[in-house]
Amino acid sequence: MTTTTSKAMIRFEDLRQEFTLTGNTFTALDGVSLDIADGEFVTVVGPSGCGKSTMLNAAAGLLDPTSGRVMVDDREVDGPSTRTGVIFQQYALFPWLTVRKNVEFGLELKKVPAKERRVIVDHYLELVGLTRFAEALPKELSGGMKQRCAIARAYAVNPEILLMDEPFGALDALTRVHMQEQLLKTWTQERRTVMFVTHDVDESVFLASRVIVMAARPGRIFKEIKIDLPYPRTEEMRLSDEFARLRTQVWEAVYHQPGVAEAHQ
Ligand SMILES: Nc1ncnc2c1ncn2[C@@H]1O[C@H](COP(=O)(O)OP(=O)(O)OP(=O)(O)O)[C@@H](O)[C@H]1O
Repeated sequence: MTTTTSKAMIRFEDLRQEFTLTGNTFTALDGVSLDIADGEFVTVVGPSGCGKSTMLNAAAGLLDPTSGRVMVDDREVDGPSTRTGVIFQQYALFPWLTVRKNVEFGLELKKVPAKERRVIVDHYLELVGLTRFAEALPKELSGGMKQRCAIARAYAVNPEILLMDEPFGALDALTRVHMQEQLLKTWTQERRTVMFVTHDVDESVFLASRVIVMAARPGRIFKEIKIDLPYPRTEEMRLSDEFARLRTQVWEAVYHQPGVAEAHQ
C-alpha cells in the first residue's frame, strides 16, 4: 500500500528486510511504502512479529535494507542521525551518571552552554516527574523512573524526528496516561514528526492522527486508519463514542486479520 502526503519527512520506499538465521532467510518486511508528513504523529500497531520494530529500526538507520530504502527529508538513511531521537522500551542509561547528567549528556555533545543546559534539563526533569531524583543514579530508580529518565534524555536534545518503540510499555497505567498527555503537549507545541510503535490499541488511537496497522508473514502494511479527533486530546475524548468507534476499527484491523487468531491458538 502506498500513501503519499505533500511533504514527507520520513518516506519508506518499497522496503524489504530479510534476516538470515542459521542458514534460513526470513522476510521480516516486504514492500513497505509509507510517507509520514513533516509534523505528523503516526502510530504503528499490529500482531507480534509483523515487523513494527524492524520498520522503526530502518528509519533510525540501524539496519541495512535488503532492498528499497528509507528517506528522511529527501536523504537516504544510511546510519543514525542527530536529527532523529530514538526511544526503546528498555533504554540503557549510563549507570555511572546521575539522572541530571544522563539527561544533559546529548546537550553537552551538542555544545549547548551550561546555563542553557540547566534550564533545559530542569524543564524535562519536571515534565517526566523526576525533579526530586535529579542527583540519583539509575540503580536507585524503579524501572518506570528509568524509562522516564530515558524519555527526558531523548526530548532534551529536541530532535526533529522521534522514533518511539513501545516507550511507555513498562510504565504503570497512570504514569502511562500522564506520559501520553505530556507527549502530545510537547508535540503540539514543537511539532516534531513522530513514529510511535505500540501494542496498545487505545494508545494508538489516543495519540495519532493516523494509525498504521501491519500484518505478519511477511510484515507489511495492512491498513491505515485516519484519526479525525481534534487536538488537544482530552480525557473526555477517551470516553467518547467516537473514540470507541475508532478503537473498534483499529482492534478489528489488528486482531481480525486472516491468520492472527490461528497464530494464537
Ligand atoms: N536482527 C534480527 N535477526 C533475525 N531476525 C530478526 C531480527 N530482528 C527481527 N527479526 C525477526 O523479524 C520479525 C519481525 O520482528 P519485529 O521485532 O520487527 O516485530 P514486531 O512487530 O516489532 O514484534 P513485537 O510486537 O513482538 O515486538 C520477527 O520474526 C523477528 O524474529
